[in-house]
Amino acid sequence: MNTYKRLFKYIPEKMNYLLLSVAFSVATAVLTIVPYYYLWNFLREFFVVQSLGKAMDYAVTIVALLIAYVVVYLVALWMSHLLGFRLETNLRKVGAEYLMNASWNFFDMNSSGKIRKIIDDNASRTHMVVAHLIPDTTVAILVPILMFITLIVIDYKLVILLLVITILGVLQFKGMYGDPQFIKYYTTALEKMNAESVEYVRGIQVLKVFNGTVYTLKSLYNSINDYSEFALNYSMSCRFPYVSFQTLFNLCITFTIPFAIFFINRGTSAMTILAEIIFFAVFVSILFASLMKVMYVGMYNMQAKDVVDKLEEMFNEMNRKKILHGSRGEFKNFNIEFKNVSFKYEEDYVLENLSLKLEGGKTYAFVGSSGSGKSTIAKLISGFYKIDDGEVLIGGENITDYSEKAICENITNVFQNAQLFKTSIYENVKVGNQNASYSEVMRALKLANCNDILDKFETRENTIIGSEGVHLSGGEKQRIAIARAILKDANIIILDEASAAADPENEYEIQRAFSNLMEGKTVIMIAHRLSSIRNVDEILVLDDGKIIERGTDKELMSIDSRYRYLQELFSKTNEWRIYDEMASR
Ligand SMILES: Nc1ncnc2c1ncn2[C@@H]1O[C@H](COP(=O)(O)OP(=O)(O)OP(=O)(O)O)[C@@H](O)[C@H]1O
Repeated sequence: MNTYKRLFKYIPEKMNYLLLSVAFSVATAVLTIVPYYYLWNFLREFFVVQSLGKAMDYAVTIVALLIAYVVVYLVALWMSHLLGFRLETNLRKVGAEYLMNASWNFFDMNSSGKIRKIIDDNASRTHMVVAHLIPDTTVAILVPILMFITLIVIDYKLVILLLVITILGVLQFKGMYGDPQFIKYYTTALEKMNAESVEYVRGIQVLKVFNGTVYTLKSLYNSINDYSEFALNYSMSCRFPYVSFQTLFNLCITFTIPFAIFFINRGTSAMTILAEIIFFAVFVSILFASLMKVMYVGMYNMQAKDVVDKLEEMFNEMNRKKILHGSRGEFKNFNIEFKNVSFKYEEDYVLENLSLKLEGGKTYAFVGSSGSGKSTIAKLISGFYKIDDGEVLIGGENITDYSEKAICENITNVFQNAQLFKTSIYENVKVGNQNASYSEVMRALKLANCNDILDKFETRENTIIGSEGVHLSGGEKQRIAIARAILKDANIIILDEASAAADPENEYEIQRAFSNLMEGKTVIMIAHRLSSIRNVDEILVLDDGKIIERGTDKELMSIDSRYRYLQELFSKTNEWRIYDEMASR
Protein backbone atom coordinates (compact mmCIF):
# COMPACT_ATOMS: atom_id res chain seq x y z
CA MET A 1 0.00 0.00 0.00
CA ASN A 2 2.84 2.29 0.93
CA THR A 3 4.32 1.80 -2.56
CA TYR A 4 1.11 3.04 -4.15
CA LYS A 5 0.88 6.03 -1.87
CA ARG A 6 4.40 6.88 -3.01
CA LEU A 7 3.49 6.45 -6.68
CA PHE A 8 0.10 8.18 -6.61
CA LYS A 9 1.51 11.25 -4.89
CA TYR A 10 2.93 12.14 -8.33
CA ILE A 11 -0.60 12.32 -9.83
CA PRO A 12 -2.75 14.14 -7.25
CA GLU A 13 -4.72 15.76 -10.08
CA LYS A 14 -5.91 12.42 -11.44
CA MET A 15 -7.25 10.67 -8.34
CA ASN A 16 -10.76 10.70 -9.84
CA TYR A 17 -9.45 8.34 -12.53
CA LEU A 18 -8.25 6.03 -9.75
CA LEU A 19 -11.71 5.95 -8.16
CA LEU A 20 -13.43 5.42 -11.53
CA SER A 21 -11.04 2.64 -12.43
CA VAL A 22 -11.66 0.87 -9.09
CA ALA A 23 -15.45 1.28 -9.48
CA PHE A 24 -15.45 -0.17 -12.99
CA SER A 25 -13.09 -2.95 -11.90
CA VAL A 26 -15.51 -3.94 -9.11
CA ALA A 27 -18.29 -4.02 -11.72
CA THR A 28 -16.02 -6.17 -13.92
CA ALA A 29 -15.50 -8.65 -11.05
CA VAL A 30 -19.25 -8.88 -10.48
CA LEU A 31 -19.89 -9.29 -14.20
CA THR A 32 -17.29 -12.08 -14.29
CA ILE A 33 -19.35 -14.16 -11.86
CA VAL A 34 -22.99 -13.31 -12.60
CA PRO A 35 -23.03 -15.03 -16.05
CA TYR A 36 -21.95 -18.23 -14.31
CA TYR A 37 -24.95 -18.06 -12.04
CA TYR A 38 -27.10 -17.89 -15.15
CA LEU A 39 -25.07 -20.71 -16.67
CA TRP A 40 -25.97 -22.87 -13.70
CA ASN A 41 -29.65 -22.02 -14.21
CA PHE A 42 -29.30 -22.79 -17.90
CA LEU A 43 -27.73 -26.21 -17.13
CA ARG A 44 -30.37 -26.99 -14.55
CA GLU A 45 -33.20 -26.12 -16.94
CA PHE A 46 -31.53 -28.07 -19.74
CA PHE A 47 -30.54 -31.28 -17.90
CA VAL A 48 -32.71 -31.52 -14.79
CA VAL A 49 -36.00 -29.69 -15.57
CA GLN A 50 -35.49 -30.19 -19.33
CA SER A 51 -37.31 -26.96 -20.25
CA LEU A 52 -35.67 -25.77 -23.48
CA GLY A 53 -37.58 -22.46 -23.63
CA LYS A 54 -36.37 -21.31 -20.21
CA ALA A 55 -32.85 -22.57 -20.97
CA MET A 56 -32.87 -20.38 -24.09
CA ASP A 57 -33.89 -17.30 -22.04
CA TYR A 58 -30.92 -17.90 -19.70
CA ALA A 59 -28.59 -18.32 -22.69
CA VAL A 60 -29.65 -14.90 -24.06
CA THR A 61 -29.11 -13.30 -20.63
CA ILE A 62 -25.61 -14.84 -20.49
CA VAL A 63 -24.69 -13.34 -23.87
CA ALA A 64 -25.97 -9.90 -22.78
CA LEU A 65 -23.99 -10.11 -19.54
CA LEU A 66 -20.82 -11.10 -21.40
CA ILE A 67 -21.18 -8.05 -23.68
CA ALA A 68 -21.69 -5.85 -20.60
CA TYR A 69 -18.58 -7.45 -19.06
CA VAL A 70 -16.43 -6.56 -22.09
CA VAL A 71 -17.66 -2.95 -22.12
CA VAL A 72 -17.18 -2.41 -18.38
CA TYR A 73 -13.75 -4.06 -18.41
CA LEU A 74 -12.63 -1.84 -21.29
CA VAL A 75 -13.75 1.28 -19.41
CA ALA A 76 -11.87 0.10 -16.29
CA LEU A 77 -8.73 -0.44 -18.41
CA TRP A 78 -9.21 2.90 -20.15
CA MET A 79 -9.35 4.76 -16.82
CA SER A 80 -6.36 2.92 -15.39
CA HIS A 81 -4.35 3.52 -18.58
CA LEU A 82 -5.10 7.24 -18.43
CA LEU A 83 -3.84 7.17 -14.86
CA GLY A 84 -0.77 5.14 -15.85
CA PHE A 85 0.18 7.40 -18.76
CA ARG A 86 -0.29 10.52 -16.64
CA LEU A 87 1.93 9.00 -13.96
CA GLU A 88 4.59 8.24 -16.57
CA THR A 89 4.42 11.81 -17.92
CA ASN A 90 4.54 13.35 -14.45
CA LEU A 91 7.50 11.20 -13.40
CA ARG A 92 9.42 12.29 -16.49
CA LYS A 93 8.62 15.91 -15.68
CA VAL A 94 9.67 15.50 -12.04
CA GLY A 95 12.84 13.72 -13.22
CA ALA A 96 13.65 16.62 -15.57
CA GLU A 97 13.02 19.18 -12.80
CA TYR A 98 15.28 17.31 -10.36
CA LEU A 99 17.88 17.00 -13.10
CA MET A 100 17.86 20.75 -13.75
CA ASN A 101 18.59 21.31 -10.05
CA ALA A 102 20.89 18.36 -9.45
CA SER A 103 24.22 18.89 -7.71
CA TRP A 104 27.49 18.76 -9.65
CA ASN A 105 28.48 15.80 -7.54
CA PHE A 106 25.61 13.90 -9.08
CA PHE A 107 26.82 14.55 -12.63
CA ASP A 108 30.37 13.59 -11.62
CA MET A 109 29.19 10.25 -10.29
CA ASN A 110 26.63 9.31 -12.98
CA SER A 111 27.00 9.12 -16.73
CA SER A 112 24.36 10.83 -18.87
CA GLY A 113 23.45 7.44 -20.40
CA LYS A 114 22.79 5.93 -16.99
CA ILE A 115 20.69 8.91 -15.83
CA ARG A 116 18.59 8.84 -18.98
CA LYS A 117 18.03 5.10 -18.72
CA ILE A 118 16.98 5.19 -15.07
CA ILE A 119 14.48 8.01 -15.58
CA ASP A 120 13.21 6.80 -18.95
CA ASP A 121 12.96 3.08 -18.21
CA ASN A 122 11.44 3.41 -14.77
CA ALA A 123 8.96 6.09 -15.79
CA SER A 124 7.77 3.95 -18.71
CA ARG A 125 7.50 0.89 -16.45
CA THR A 126 5.12 2.76 -14.13
CA HIS A 127 2.39 3.10 -16.74
CA MET A 128 2.38 -0.61 -17.40
CA VAL A 129 2.31 -1.39 -13.69
CA VAL A 130 -0.43 1.09 -12.79
CA ALA A 131 -2.55 0.48 -15.89
CA HIS A 132 -2.94 -3.21 -15.19
CA LEU A 133 -2.63 -3.20 -11.46
CA ILE A 134 -5.95 -1.58 -10.56
CA PRO A 135 -8.27 -3.82 -12.61
CA ASP A 136 -6.22 -6.94 -11.93
CA THR A 137 -5.96 -6.42 -8.17
CA THR A 138 -9.68 -5.75 -7.85
CA VAL A 139 -10.57 -8.80 -9.92
CA ALA A 140 -7.99 -10.99 -8.17
CA ILE A 141 -9.41 -10.14 -4.73
CA LEU A 142 -13.13 -10.05 -5.51
CA VAL A 143 -13.56 -12.94 -7.92
CA PRO A 144 -12.62 -15.81 -5.52
CA ILE A 145 -14.90 -14.31 -2.83
CA LEU A 146 -17.80 -14.02 -5.29
CA MET A 147 -17.09 -17.56 -6.51
CA PHE A 148 -17.54 -19.00 -3.03
CA ILE A 149 -20.76 -17.04 -2.55
CA THR A 150 -22.13 -18.33 -5.89
CA LEU A 151 -21.29 -21.93 -5.00
CA ILE A 152 -22.97 -21.61 -1.60
CA VAL A 153 -26.13 -20.55 -3.45
CA ILE A 154 -25.88 -23.42 -5.96
CA ASP A 155 -24.67 -26.34 -3.83
CA TYR A 156 -22.54 -26.20 -0.65
CA LYS A 157 -20.80 -29.49 -1.65
CA LEU A 158 -19.14 -27.69 -4.56
CA VAL A 159 -17.68 -25.23 -2.05
CA ILE A 160 -15.70 -28.07 -0.46
CA LEU A 161 -14.38 -29.09 -3.88
CA LEU A 162 -13.38 -25.53 -4.71
CA LEU A 163 -11.72 -25.16 -1.34
CA VAL A 164 -9.54 -28.24 -1.94
CA ILE A 165 -8.43 -26.96 -5.36
CA THR A 166 -7.80 -23.43 -4.02
CA ILE A 167 -5.63 -24.72 -1.18
CA LEU A 168 -3.57 -26.88 -3.57
CA GLY A 169 -3.24 -23.96 -6.01
CA VAL A 170 -2.15 -21.51 -3.33
CA LEU A 171 0.48 -23.99 -2.14
CA GLN A 172 2.14 -23.79 -5.58
CA PHE A 173 2.18 -20.04 -5.42
CA LYS A 174 5.20 -19.31 -3.32
CA GLY A 175 7.32 -21.37 -5.67
CA MET A 176 5.94 -19.60 -8.72
CA TYR A 177 7.02 -16.22 -7.36
CA GLY A 178 10.52 -17.41 -6.64
CA ASP A 179 12.70 -15.04 -4.63
CA PRO A 180 10.68 -11.93 -3.63
CA GLN A 181 13.77 -9.83 -4.33
CA PHE A 182 13.79 -11.14 -7.89
CA ILE A 183 12.62 -7.92 -9.61
CA LYS A 184 15.22 -5.88 -7.78
CA TYR A 185 18.09 -8.20 -8.74
CA TYR A 186 16.74 -8.63 -12.24
CA THR A 187 16.42 -4.92 -13.04
CA THR A 188 19.80 -4.16 -11.47
CA ALA A 189 21.45 -6.83 -13.65
CA LEU A 190 19.58 -5.52 -16.71
CA GLU A 191 20.53 -1.89 -16.00
CA LYS A 192 24.18 -2.86 -15.53
CA MET A 193 24.19 -4.72 -18.83
CA ASN A 194 22.52 -1.76 -20.59
CA ALA A 195 24.99 0.75 -19.12
CA GLU A 196 27.94 -1.43 -20.14
CA SER A 197 26.52 -1.78 -23.67
CA VAL A 198 26.30 2.01 -23.98
CA GLU A 199 29.93 2.26 -22.82
CA TYR A 200 30.88 -0.39 -25.39
CA VAL A 201 29.17 1.48 -28.24
CA ARG A 202 30.85 4.72 -27.12
CA GLY A 203 34.27 3.14 -27.18
CA ILE A 204 33.75 1.02 -30.29
CA GLN A 205 36.14 3.13 -32.40
CA VAL A 206 38.96 2.62 -29.89
CA LEU A 207 38.21 -1.09 -29.71
CA LYS A 208 38.33 -1.31 -33.51
CA VAL A 209 41.71 0.43 -33.63
CA PHE A 210 43.10 -2.05 -31.11
CA ASN A 211 41.32 -4.99 -32.70
CA GLY A 212 39.23 -5.45 -29.58
CA THR A 213 35.98 -7.39 -29.26
CA VAL A 214 33.25 -7.68 -26.70
CA TYR A 215 35.61 -9.96 -24.74
CA THR A 216 38.13 -7.08 -24.42
CA LEU A 217 35.67 -5.12 -22.33
CA LYS A 218 35.51 -7.51 -19.40
CA SER A 219 32.85 -5.54 -17.55
CA LEU A 220 30.40 -5.84 -20.47
CA TYR A 221 31.15 -9.52 -20.93
CA ASN A 222 30.66 -10.17 -17.20
CA SER A 223 27.44 -8.15 -17.07
CA ILE A 224 25.97 -10.20 -19.95
CA ASN A 225 26.98 -13.44 -18.23
CA ASP A 226 25.57 -12.28 -14.87
CA TYR A 227 22.29 -11.32 -16.46
CA SER A 228 21.84 -14.53 -18.44
CA GLU A 229 22.88 -16.70 -15.50
CA PHE A 230 20.46 -14.90 -13.21
CA ALA A 231 17.54 -15.09 -15.66
CA LEU A 232 18.20 -18.78 -16.30
CA ASN A 233 18.48 -19.71 -12.61
CA TYR A 234 15.32 -17.84 -11.81
CA SER A 235 13.34 -19.50 -14.62
CA MET A 236 14.61 -22.92 -13.57
CA SER A 237 13.64 -22.34 -9.93
CA CYS A 238 10.04 -21.54 -10.97
CA ARG A 239 9.79 -24.44 -13.41
CA PHE A 240 8.32 -27.14 -11.15
CA PRO A 241 5.74 -25.04 -9.22
CA TYR A 242 4.59 -23.38 -12.45
CA VAL A 243 4.09 -26.65 -14.33
CA SER A 244 2.32 -28.33 -11.39
CA PHE A 245 0.02 -25.30 -11.00
CA GLN A 246 -0.96 -25.49 -14.68
CA THR A 247 -1.44 -29.27 -14.44
CA LEU A 248 -3.61 -28.94 -11.35
CA PHE A 249 -6.07 -26.67 -13.08
CA ASN A 250 -6.03 -28.35 -16.43
CA LEU A 251 -6.80 -31.69 -14.79
CA CYS A 252 -9.27 -30.35 -12.26
CA ILE A 253 -12.05 -32.28 -13.97
CA THR A 254 -10.42 -35.41 -12.50
CA PHE A 255 -11.23 -34.11 -9.01
CA THR A 256 -14.90 -34.08 -9.86
CA ILE A 257 -15.09 -37.79 -10.80
CA PRO A 258 -14.70 -39.23 -7.23
CA PHE A 259 -16.94 -36.38 -6.09
CA ALA A 260 -19.67 -37.44 -8.54
CA ILE A 261 -19.42 -41.13 -7.62
CA PHE A 262 -19.62 -40.28 -3.90
CA PHE A 263 -22.74 -38.11 -4.23
CA ILE A 264 -24.57 -40.30 -6.76
CA ASN A 265 -24.18 -43.21 -4.30
CA ARG A 266 -25.75 -40.99 -1.65
CA GLY A 267 -28.92 -40.50 -3.66
CA THR A 268 -28.40 -37.23 -5.56
CA SER A 269 -29.92 -37.58 -9.05
CA ALA A 270 -27.52 -38.39 -11.89
CA MET A 271 -28.80 -35.45 -13.97
CA THR A 272 -28.19 -32.96 -11.14
CA ILE A 273 -24.71 -34.33 -10.62
CA LEU A 274 -24.03 -34.12 -14.41
CA ALA A 275 -25.18 -30.49 -14.46
CA GLU A 276 -23.01 -29.70 -11.42
CA ILE A 277 -19.92 -31.36 -12.91
CA ILE A 278 -20.26 -29.51 -16.22
CA PHE A 279 -20.85 -26.27 -14.35
CA PHE A 280 -17.95 -26.82 -11.98
CA ALA A 281 -15.51 -27.73 -14.76
CA VAL A 282 -16.30 -24.45 -16.54
CA PHE A 283 -16.52 -22.39 -13.36
CA VAL A 284 -13.20 -23.48 -11.91
CA SER A 285 -11.37 -21.98 -14.90
CA ILE A 286 -12.06 -18.48 -13.48
CA LEU A 287 -10.35 -19.51 -10.27
CA PHE A 288 -7.33 -20.45 -12.33
CA ALA A 289 -7.43 -17.11 -14.18
CA SER A 290 -7.86 -15.13 -10.99
CA LEU A 291 -5.06 -16.99 -9.19
CA MET A 292 -2.84 -16.21 -12.18
CA LYS A 293 -3.88 -12.59 -11.76
CA VAL A 294 -2.87 -12.73 -8.10
CA MET A 295 0.56 -13.80 -9.29
CA TYR A 296 0.76 -10.92 -11.78
CA VAL A 297 -0.44 -8.51 -9.10
CA GLY A 298 2.39 -9.75 -6.88
CA MET A 299 4.81 -9.09 -9.75
CA TYR A 300 3.36 -5.64 -10.38
CA ASN A 301 3.72 -4.85 -6.69
CA MET A 302 7.37 -5.81 -6.72
CA GLN A 303 7.89 -3.82 -9.93
CA ALA A 304 6.09 -0.78 -8.56
CA LYS A 305 8.26 -0.84 -5.43
CA ASP A 306 11.39 -1.27 -7.49
CA VAL A 307 10.43 1.58 -9.84
CA VAL A 308 9.62 4.06 -7.09
CA ASP A 309 12.69 2.99 -5.06
CA LYS A 310 15.01 3.49 -8.04
CA LEU A 311 13.55 6.85 -9.05
CA GLU A 312 13.42 8.29 -5.54
CA GLU A 313 16.91 7.00 -4.78
CA MET A 314 18.09 8.91 -7.85
CA PHE A 315 16.11 12.05 -6.92
CA ASN A 316 17.69 11.97 -3.43
CA GLU A 317 21.14 11.50 -4.91
CA MET A 318 20.56 14.55 -7.15
CA ASN A 319 20.07 16.63 -4.01
CA ARG A 320 23.01 15.21 -2.10
CA LYS A 321 25.81 17.74 -1.46
CA LYS A 322 23.70 20.43 -3.11
CA ILE A 323 24.20 24.05 -2.14
CA LEU A 324 21.14 25.58 -0.51
CA HIS A 325 21.06 29.03 -2.05
CA GLY A 326 19.85 32.20 -0.34
CA SER A 327 17.95 35.06 -1.93
CA ARG A 328 20.58 37.78 -2.30
CA GLY A 329 20.44 39.13 -5.85
CA GLU A 330 22.94 42.01 -5.89
CA PHE A 331 26.74 41.83 -5.61
CA LYS A 332 28.40 44.74 -3.77
CA ASN A 333 31.59 44.08 -5.70
CA PHE A 334 33.36 41.13 -7.27
CA ASN A 335 36.15 40.57 -4.77
CA ILE A 336 36.60 36.86 -4.14
CA GLU A 337 37.80 35.39 -0.87
CA PHE A 338 38.42 31.84 0.37
CA LYS A 339 38.45 31.66 4.19
CA ASN A 340 39.92 28.42 5.57
CA VAL A 341 38.23 26.37 2.88
CA SER A 342 38.39 22.58 3.04
CA PHE A 343 36.87 20.48 0.30
CA LYS A 344 36.79 16.88 -0.82
CA TYR A 345 35.01 15.18 -3.74
CA GLU A 346 35.08 11.79 -2.12
CA GLU A 347 37.26 10.53 0.76
CA ASP A 348 40.44 12.62 0.54
CA TYR A 349 40.62 16.37 0.92
CA VAL A 350 41.66 18.18 -2.27
CA LEU A 351 41.81 21.57 -0.51
CA GLU A 352 42.54 21.89 3.20
CA ASN A 353 42.23 25.12 5.14
CA LEU A 354 42.88 27.20 2.02
CA SER A 355 42.68 31.00 2.30
CA LEU A 356 43.11 33.45 -0.56
CA LYS A 357 41.88 36.86 -1.74
CA LEU A 358 41.31 38.02 -5.32
CA GLU A 359 40.42 41.60 -6.13
CA GLY A 360 37.43 42.36 -8.38
CA GLY A 361 38.18 43.68 -11.88
CA LYS A 362 41.62 42.06 -12.08
CA THR A 363 42.93 39.13 -14.09
CA TYR A 364 44.43 36.17 -12.28
CA ALA A 365 46.08 33.02 -13.51
CA PHE A 366 46.30 29.76 -11.58
CA VAL A 367 49.23 27.55 -12.49
CA GLY A 368 50.57 24.34 -11.02
CA SER A 369 51.07 20.71 -11.81
CA SER A 370 48.25 18.45 -12.88
CA GLY A 371 45.94 17.58 -9.99
CA SER A 372 47.15 20.49 -7.81
CA GLY A 373 43.57 21.80 -7.46
CA LYS A 374 43.31 24.65 -10.01
CA SER A 375 40.02 23.53 -11.56
CA THR A 376 38.61 22.70 -8.14
CA ILE A 377 39.13 26.30 -6.96
CA ALA A 378 37.48 27.56 -10.15
CA LYS A 379 34.50 25.25 -9.59
CA LEU A 380 34.11 26.42 -5.99
CA ILE A 381 34.10 30.07 -7.13
CA SER A 382 31.37 29.11 -9.60
CA GLY A 383 29.32 27.62 -6.74
CA PHE A 384 29.28 24.15 -8.25
CA TYR A 385 30.05 22.28 -5.03
CA LYS A 386 29.18 22.53 -1.36
CA ILE A 387 32.37 22.97 0.65
CA ASP A 388 33.10 20.88 3.72
CA ASP A 389 34.49 23.67 5.87
CA GLY A 390 35.26 27.41 5.76
CA GLU A 391 33.67 30.07 3.54
CA VAL A 392 33.78 31.20 -0.09
CA LEU A 393 32.89 34.89 -0.22
CA ILE A 394 32.07 37.04 -3.22
CA GLY A 395 31.59 40.77 -2.65
CA GLY A 396 32.09 40.07 1.09
CA GLU A 397 29.07 37.73 1.27
CA ASN A 398 28.99 33.96 1.49
CA ILE A 399 28.40 32.48 -1.95
CA THR A 400 25.51 30.41 -0.53
CA ASP A 401 23.64 33.63 0.44
CA TYR A 402 23.18 34.54 -3.23
CA SER A 403 20.34 33.14 -5.26
CA GLU A 404 21.23 30.55 -7.88
CA LYS A 405 20.03 33.01 -10.54
CA ALA A 406 22.38 35.73 -9.25
CA ILE A 407 25.36 33.34 -9.28
CA CYS A 408 24.46 32.11 -12.72
CA GLU A 409 24.06 35.61 -14.16
CA ASN A 410 27.29 36.94 -12.68
CA ILE A 411 29.73 34.08 -13.22
CA THR A 412 30.56 32.42 -16.50
CA ASN A 413 32.75 29.46 -17.33
CA VAL A 414 34.55 28.67 -20.55
CA PHE A 415 35.66 25.07 -20.32
CA GLN A 416 38.37 23.45 -22.39
CA ASN A 417 35.98 21.07 -24.11
CA ALA A 418 33.34 23.49 -25.24
CA GLN A 419 29.93 21.86 -25.02
CA LEU A 420 27.88 22.79 -28.08
CA PHE A 421 24.35 21.65 -28.83
CA LYS A 422 23.23 19.98 -32.05
CA THR A 423 21.53 23.09 -33.30
CA SER A 424 22.54 26.20 -35.26
CA ILE A 425 25.59 28.30 -34.42
CA TYR A 426 23.19 31.17 -33.72
CA GLU A 427 21.12 29.16 -31.21
CA ASN A 428 24.29 27.89 -29.54
CA VAL A 429 25.43 31.45 -28.88
CA LYS A 430 21.97 32.60 -27.83
CA VAL A 431 22.07 30.10 -24.94
CA GLY A 432 24.26 32.77 -23.26
CA ASN A 433 21.33 35.19 -23.09
CA GLN A 434 17.88 34.13 -24.18
CA ASN A 435 16.73 37.77 -24.33
CA ALA A 436 19.50 38.90 -26.67
CA SER A 437 18.53 40.39 -30.02
CA TYR A 438 19.81 39.13 -33.38
CA SER A 439 22.33 41.98 -33.64
CA GLU A 440 23.64 41.30 -30.11
CA VAL A 441 24.25 37.63 -31.00
CA MET A 442 26.03 38.66 -34.21
CA ARG A 443 28.13 41.21 -32.31
CA ALA A 444 29.20 38.49 -29.83
CA LEU A 445 30.17 36.21 -32.74
CA LYS A 446 32.22 39.03 -34.22
CA LEU A 447 33.96 39.86 -30.91
CA ALA A 448 34.79 36.16 -30.49
CA ASN A 449 36.45 36.23 -33.95
CA CYS A 450 33.98 33.76 -35.39
CA ASN A 451 33.49 35.53 -38.73
CA ASP A 452 35.90 33.21 -40.53
CA ILE A 453 33.88 30.24 -39.22
CA LEU A 454 30.62 31.73 -40.55
CA ASP A 455 32.29 32.52 -43.93
CA LYS A 456 32.91 28.81 -44.43
CA PHE A 457 29.23 27.96 -44.64
CA GLU A 458 26.55 29.20 -46.99
CA THR A 459 23.96 29.22 -44.21
CA ARG A 460 26.41 31.16 -41.95
CA GLU A 461 25.06 31.55 -38.36
CA ASN A 462 22.13 29.24 -39.18
CA THR A 463 24.46 26.32 -39.92
CA ILE A 464 23.63 23.28 -37.81
CA ILE A 465 26.47 21.82 -35.75
CA GLY A 466 26.95 18.16 -34.86
CA SER A 467 26.09 14.78 -36.29
CA GLU A 468 23.22 16.20 -38.37
CA GLY A 469 25.20 19.20 -39.56
CA VAL A 470 28.80 20.36 -39.90
CA HIS A 471 31.74 19.38 -37.75
CA LEU A 472 33.89 22.10 -36.18
CA SER A 473 37.43 21.81 -34.87
CA GLY A 474 38.15 22.04 -31.12
CA GLY A 475 39.42 25.62 -31.48
CA GLU A 476 36.41 26.69 -33.57
CA LYS A 477 34.02 25.22 -31.06
CA GLN A 478 35.82 27.12 -28.35
CA ARG A 479 35.40 30.43 -30.14
CA ILE A 480 31.65 29.79 -30.42
CA ALA A 481 31.65 29.08 -26.67
CA ILE A 482 33.50 32.37 -26.09
CA ALA A 483 30.85 34.20 -28.16
CA ARG A 484 28.25 32.64 -25.88
CA ALA A 485 30.16 33.89 -22.82
CA ILE A 486 30.54 37.38 -24.36
CA LEU A 487 26.77 37.48 -24.89
CA LYS A 488 26.19 36.47 -21.27
CA ASP A 489 28.32 39.43 -20.15
CA ALA A 490 28.95 38.08 -16.63
CA ASN A 491 31.17 39.94 -14.17
CA ILE A 492 33.35 37.01 -13.17
CA ILE A 493 34.88 34.93 -15.93
CA ILE A 494 36.56 31.59 -15.43
CA LEU A 495 38.62 30.24 -18.28
CA ASP A 496 39.53 26.67 -17.46
CA GLU A 497 42.35 25.30 -19.64
CA ALA A 498 40.73 27.44 -22.24
CA SER A 499 43.49 27.51 -24.83
CA ALA A 500 44.66 23.91 -24.68
CA ALA A 501 42.56 22.64 -27.59
CA ALA A 502 43.80 25.02 -30.25
CA ASP A 503 46.43 25.02 -33.02
CA PRO A 504 48.70 28.12 -33.31
CA GLU A 505 46.44 29.92 -35.79
CA ASN A 506 43.33 29.18 -33.78
CA GLU A 507 45.21 29.99 -30.58
CA TYR A 508 45.88 33.47 -31.89
CA GLU A 509 42.18 33.95 -32.76
CA ILE A 510 41.14 32.58 -29.39
CA GLN A 511 43.48 34.92 -27.51
CA ARG A 512 41.96 37.89 -29.35
CA ALA A 513 38.49 36.61 -28.53
CA PHE A 514 39.48 36.25 -24.89
CA SER A 515 40.76 39.79 -24.62
CA ASN A 516 37.35 41.02 -25.84
CA LEU A 517 35.60 38.75 -23.35
CA MET A 518 37.81 39.73 -20.41
CA GLU A 519 37.60 43.50 -20.76
CA GLY A 520 36.71 45.08 -17.39
CA LYS A 521 35.89 41.76 -15.72
CA THR A 522 37.24 39.71 -12.83
CA VAL A 523 39.03 36.91 -14.62
CA ILE A 524 40.46 33.62 -13.40
CA MET A 525 42.50 31.79 -15.99
CA ILE A 526 43.70 28.24 -15.72
CA ALA A 527 46.03 27.78 -18.64
CA HIS A 528 48.65 25.17 -19.31
CA ARG A 529 50.06 27.33 -22.12
CA LEU A 530 52.08 29.51 -19.81
CA SER A 531 52.88 31.94 -22.63
CA SER A 532 49.29 33.21 -22.56
CA ILE A 533 49.33 34.36 -18.94
CA ARG A 534 52.42 36.61 -18.84
CA ASN A 535 50.33 39.80 -18.84
CA VAL A 536 47.82 38.93 -16.14
CA ASP A 537 47.67 41.05 -12.96
CA GLU A 538 48.71 38.24 -10.67
CA ILE A 539 49.76 34.61 -10.90
CA LEU A 540 48.98 32.09 -8.14
CA VAL A 541 51.06 28.94 -8.09
CA LEU A 542 49.40 25.87 -6.60
CA ASP A 543 50.88 22.67 -5.30
CA ASP A 544 48.86 19.91 -3.68
CA GLY A 545 45.92 22.19 -2.92
CA LYS A 546 48.06 24.97 -1.42
CA ILE A 547 49.14 28.33 -2.81
CA ILE A 548 52.89 28.28 -2.66
CA GLU A 549 53.62 31.51 -4.59
CA ARG A 550 51.81 34.55 -5.89
CA GLY A 551 52.93 37.68 -7.75
CA THR A 552 53.28 39.19 -11.20
CA ASP A 553 55.14 37.38 -13.95
CA LYS A 554 58.00 39.83 -13.53
CA GLU A 555 58.21 39.32 -9.75
CA LEU A 556 58.04 35.55 -9.90
CA MET A 557 60.52 35.31 -12.80
CA SER A 558 63.03 37.44 -10.92
CA ILE A 559 63.36 34.92 -8.08
CA ASP A 560 64.14 31.23 -7.88
CA SER A 561 60.46 30.31 -7.96
CA ARG A 562 58.41 27.26 -8.90
CA TYR A 563 56.76 29.53 -11.47
CA ARG A 564 60.08 30.30 -13.13
CA TYR A 565 60.85 26.59 -13.19
CA LEU A 566 57.47 25.88 -14.87
CA GLN A 567 57.96 28.72 -17.40
CA GLU A 568 61.45 27.48 -18.30
CA LEU A 569 60.10 23.95 -18.66
CA PHE A 570 57.31 25.26 -20.88
CA SER A 571 59.78 27.14 -23.13
CA LYS A 572 61.94 24.03 -23.43
CA THR A 573 58.89 21.95 -24.35
CA ASN A 574 58.01 24.44 -27.06
CA GLU A 575 61.52 24.37 -28.48
CA TRP A 576 61.73 20.60 -28.30
CA ARG A 577 61.37 18.82 -31.61
CA ILE A 578 61.21 15.16 -32.33
CA TYR A 579 63.95 15.50 -34.93
CA ASP A 580 66.22 17.25 -32.36
CA GLU A 581 65.77 14.27 -30.16
CA MET A 582 66.43 11.90 -33.07
CA ALA A 583 69.50 13.87 -34.12
CA SER A 584 70.99 13.71 -30.64
CA ARG A 585 70.89 9.89 -30.64
N1 LIG B 1 34.85 15.16 -9.98
C1 LIG B 1 35.84 14.69 -9.25
N2 LIG B 1 35.64 13.64 -8.44
C2 LIG B 1 36.62 13.14 -7.68
N3 LIG B 1 37.86 13.65 -7.65
C3 LIG B 1 38.14 14.70 -8.43
C4 LIG B 1 37.14 15.27 -9.28
N4 LIG B 1 37.69 16.32 -9.95
C5 LIG B 1 38.97 16.39 -9.54
N5 LIG B 1 39.25 15.43 -8.64
C6 LIG B 1 40.52 15.22 -7.95
O1 LIG B 1 40.87 16.43 -7.29
C7 LIG B 1 42.24 16.72 -7.42
C8 LIG B 1 42.43 18.11 -8.01
O2 LIG B 1 41.88 18.10 -9.31
P1 LIG B 1 41.79 19.41 -10.21
O3 LIG B 1 41.02 19.03 -11.43
O4 LIG B 1 41.30 20.52 -9.39
O5 LIG B 1 43.30 19.64 -10.57
P2 LIG B 1 43.95 20.57 -11.66
O6 LIG B 1 45.08 21.28 -11.00
O7 LIG B 1 42.92 21.43 -12.31
O8 LIG B 1 44.49 19.48 -12.67
P3 LIG B 1 44.66 19.56 -14.26
O9 LIG B 1 45.63 20.64 -14.53
O10 LIG B 1 45.21 18.22 -14.64
O11 LIG B 1 43.30 19.79 -14.82
C9 LIG B 1 42.82 15.61 -8.29
O12 LIG B 1 43.45 14.68 -7.41
C10 LIG B 1 41.64 14.96 -8.96
O13 LIG B 1 41.83 13.59 -9.11
